[in-house]
Amino acid sequence: MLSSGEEQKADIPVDTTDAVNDVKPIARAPQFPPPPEGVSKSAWKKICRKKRFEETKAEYLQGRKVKKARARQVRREKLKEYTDRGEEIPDELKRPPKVNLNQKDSGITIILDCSFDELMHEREIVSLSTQVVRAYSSNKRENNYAKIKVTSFGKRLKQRFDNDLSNSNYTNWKNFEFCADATLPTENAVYLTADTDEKIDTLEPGTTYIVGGIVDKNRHKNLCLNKAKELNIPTRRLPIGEFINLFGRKVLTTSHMVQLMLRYFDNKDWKEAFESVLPPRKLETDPNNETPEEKISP
Ligand SMILES: C[S@@+](CC[C@H](N)C(=O)[O-])C[C@H]1O[C@@H](n2cnc3c(N)ncnc32)[C@H](O)[C@@H]1O
Repeated sequence: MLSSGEEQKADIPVDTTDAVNDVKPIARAPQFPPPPEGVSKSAWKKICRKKRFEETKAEYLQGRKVKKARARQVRREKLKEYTDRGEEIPDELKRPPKVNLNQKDSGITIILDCSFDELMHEREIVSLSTQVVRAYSSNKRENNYAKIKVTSFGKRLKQRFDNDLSNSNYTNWKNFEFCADATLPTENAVYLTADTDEKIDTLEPGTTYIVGGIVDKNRHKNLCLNKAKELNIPTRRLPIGEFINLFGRKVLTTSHMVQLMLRYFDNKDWKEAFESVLPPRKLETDPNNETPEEKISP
């Protein structure tokens, strides 16, 4: 099982805006010096980034710790205000139980394709590991669970789990399998990607949904689309624009993808799933209460 620290990390985030406003942002890093002779630009960038990460790691971790402590404090204070007034705690402040004993099997399998290790910066590997922990946490908490498999599990992601997250006991997680094998199924499988025009309408039990296990700030557009095409795996995007308006790009994180798919099985309702899983700052509220499709139709 996860340690209480890791469980905390996997918790559904509360609105911490007020709490973090006064945390000093880390200054923008200066440009890298020119590469020494014989070292390619990209290899040099990698070396510099790694060095910079090591140099700022302690500061970054400390900043994160402070932010989290403040967020916890703000939440405690908000809860206290409600209890002091004798009012019921609103849903958005409640944390769902860590384990849902009434779960049903959704019947789907989710693969997190983690074969993109070398395309990520050190911090992105850390972020991906946190997302894997979140995916596990969602899979324990949601009303419906899936069989989740992390493929191509190796290199820095595995090191991160073996070294920094060793107390998560990840090898024993229920309904969660880690394997070094890179093979992806081609039968009854769909590779989900924001880069295709074809949308997915329903999630079907018996199908394997593949999600890219990568944090790339969209540096590698079409990465998963091209991989799926090469492997002859059909691709689909989530029907985001059909149900909600999103601020910014329609590319979601790996952990949100998992949570959305599980939440979809509550009522097989995408709109409800999007609205309940995606952070409010991503959702554009529509004053006319029309769906985006109604808005653009003549
Ligand atoms: C942070 S994104 C990675 C983006 C990456 N550049 C790519 O080529 O997919 C993580 C993964 O979530 C899934 N994903 C994100 N947004 C999606 C969307 N709107 N529809 C379907 N899948 C999506 C994809 O599987 C994607 O690989």
